[in-house]
Amino acid sequence: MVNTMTLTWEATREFAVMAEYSTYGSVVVLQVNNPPVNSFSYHVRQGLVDGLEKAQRDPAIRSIVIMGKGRTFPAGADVREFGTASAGMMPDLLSVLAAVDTSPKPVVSAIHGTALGGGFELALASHYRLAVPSARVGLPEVHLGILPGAGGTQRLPRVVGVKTAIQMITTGQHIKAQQALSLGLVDKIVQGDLLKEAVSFARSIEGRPVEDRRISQKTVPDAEKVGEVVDAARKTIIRRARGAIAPMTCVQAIQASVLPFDVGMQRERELMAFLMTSWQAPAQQYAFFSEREVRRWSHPRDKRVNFKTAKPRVIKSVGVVGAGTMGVGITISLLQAGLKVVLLEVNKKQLDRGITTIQKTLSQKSASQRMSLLTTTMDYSALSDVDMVIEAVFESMRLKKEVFKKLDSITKPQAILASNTSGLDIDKIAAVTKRPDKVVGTHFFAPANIMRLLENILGKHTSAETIATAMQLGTTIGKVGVLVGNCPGFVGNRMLGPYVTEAVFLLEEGADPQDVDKAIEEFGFAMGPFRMGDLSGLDIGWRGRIEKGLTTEQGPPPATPPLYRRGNRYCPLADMLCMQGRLGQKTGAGWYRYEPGSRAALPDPVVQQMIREYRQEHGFKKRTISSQEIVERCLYPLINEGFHILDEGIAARSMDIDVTYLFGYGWPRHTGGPMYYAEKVVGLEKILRSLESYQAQYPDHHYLQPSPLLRDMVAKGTSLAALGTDSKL
Ligand SMILES: CC/C=C\CC(=O)SCCNC(=O)CCNC(=O)[C@H](O)C(C)(C)COP(=O)(O)OP(=O)(O)OC[C@H]1O[C@@H](n2cnc3c(N)ncnc32)[C@H](O)[C@@H]1OP(=O)(O)O
Repeated sequence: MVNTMTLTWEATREFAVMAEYSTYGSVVVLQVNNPPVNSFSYHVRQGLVDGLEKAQRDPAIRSIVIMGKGRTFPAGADVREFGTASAGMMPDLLSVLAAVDTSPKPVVSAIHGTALGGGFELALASHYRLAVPSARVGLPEVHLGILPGAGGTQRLPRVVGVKTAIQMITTGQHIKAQQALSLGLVDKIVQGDLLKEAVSFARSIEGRPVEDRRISQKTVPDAEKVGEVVDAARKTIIRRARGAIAPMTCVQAIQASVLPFDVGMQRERELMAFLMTSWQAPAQQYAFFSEREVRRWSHPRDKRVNFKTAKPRVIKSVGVVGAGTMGVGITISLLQAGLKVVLLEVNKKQLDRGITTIQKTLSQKSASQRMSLLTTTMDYSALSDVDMVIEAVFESMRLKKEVFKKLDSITKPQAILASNTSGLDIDKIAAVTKRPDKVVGTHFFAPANIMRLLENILGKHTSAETIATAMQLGTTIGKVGVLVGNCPGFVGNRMLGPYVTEAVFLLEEGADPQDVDKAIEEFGFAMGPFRMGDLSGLDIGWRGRIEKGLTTEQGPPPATPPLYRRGNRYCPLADMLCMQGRLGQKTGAGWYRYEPGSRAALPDPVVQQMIREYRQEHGFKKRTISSQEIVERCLYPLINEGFHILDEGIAARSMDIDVTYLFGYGWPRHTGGPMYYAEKVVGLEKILRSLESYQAQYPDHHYLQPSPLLRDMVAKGTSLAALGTDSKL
């Protein structure tokens, strides 16, 4: 513990302010006051220890209540402190919790908001736990690449058993007060004023012995089954973790809870140290903060485009044009957020299908209330009064221009017009309207009601107010909004281009689709490029290539060398599949084959034969390609494109790219995102040298040509953080 004699007055005052001490007769209430989430920074820890000691010294005090001021009970350790000197300063969280556990006077944790991580561990170290009905508790440390290292892996199983503890800790789920009560994690749910109720409860238990209330002194209820439970969990957890080490390490710590408490705590400490010093923990913590940091957006194009100054318009009603998969998903998201929606679809059958899907998807409980917010129509004039329209028609510039012309003439002049395009030029769309300042790209990801990413595209004339409105709408509907500039494919799909292109080149050289997918899935993606292509539909890319003039429905454009388009190397294998009607899962065949009603991708001898013949025809010699080469050849060109994007100012910061990939493309979170991975895990120099070496082998693969920015950064030793604006990271 810190020697209080050495403290300045200022510091002492700060401790007191961060854990306020007040007495209510025989009850002391310690209120943690460290907004926004009352995390356990050093001053909070010290304040709590001081408060507990003071309460022990005062003979008039017979019980202690710990609670949070403002919006929540402590939501855990202060993650920003990790790796800094303050994190190591005593008292650490373990000593705070030991002081609570061993207190001879009963300690009651009174929970509101979210008691998470170290916060919930504090509650578990207390002798009694109360919660308001809206409170949630949980141990989400696994999402930060660590484990509940303040006794959570030892105390939780002593209450709920090893099986439930594994489930809760490895998923990091938050559970509601009522469920916590039924699991025995909370003793009582209190209605009304929490402070009053907690003080009254504390008085009622004064004088009762605390020994049998200490969770640390209990035994694990399903201890004799621990081996069996861990074995059963292992397989699922390893598969779900996709390379992340924290989940299985959490299991190892939980397994030790059947040992005496002190031995288990020692094991927890060792495993925590292992995770804390791994490369994955900082990557996941970076992902956590980046998800929040992208809310502080700005763009180099215009200094008015900045979250600090730009004010959003109020959006109460939204028109959605198109009841296809995207339009329906967007509609569901808007309805779930309580917005009024007018859904327009000119095809009656499609509209009916869309309505059925919306009804089915909205949860039973709120379906009728949500559905009452929905108007459906086949008539554009129904959009005359909405505040914003999101167009979600087929990805064709001609069609989108037609729709925008109509929208411009029908909607009120101040309405914002957004296009859910996945890569078309937003300026060309805006140019057909008389309000280009109110035109913005809002790129949703399928399924739009589930996927968290919203890529918002700033056109040449998009106003700061319009961008602020699109970003605000994203927050309202629970999305992670990222602001990007306008270029073909924007950030996400533009970077996907080199990845998919290089993946197909690997087929020419000897890999099968399943080899590529396996290597990428072992890296941590939920799906490799070929399974993903089959899921999304191969015709989407094919139509895009046809629109760009790279291919035709009948094959290569006339007088085109088979393996080159516009001077660049081109592999037509995907086009060949589409020409055979193999469009992916929806047609039962694509890169793989699918049994009727099944989504399982089965290697298809027909495709293997097609690739073999193609190799023969074009003189490719099959060779064995290692997983490492597959990963590097697919991911390094994707990362390289990220450097081009930064160089051109399409993304303001590398974290905008990382968040795009984490939330829109299934990039494994434990690696932090493509740009973080490149810099902090692999190293920029190594990325550059690998690109150079592959480029020497494949001089006509233009995506392998290193970006000038990457070269420059390696030469100067610049960091990605130094390129960004407004970043705290
Ligand atoms: C020995 C080690 C023992 C234990 C380890 C731990 O306890 S690790 C921490 C475990 N706790 C968590 O993982 C909780 C993380 N936080 C959240 O899940 C959410 O923030 C929360 C608490 C549910 C609140 O969500 P809400 O949407 O209301 O707010 P938001 O997420 O935007 O957060 C507000 C700002 O608070 C910052 N913040 C949140 N949690 C922490 C934290 N644990 N440490 C530091 N900072 C935290 C967050 O970044 C936001 O900051 P801002 O500057 O406003 O972007």
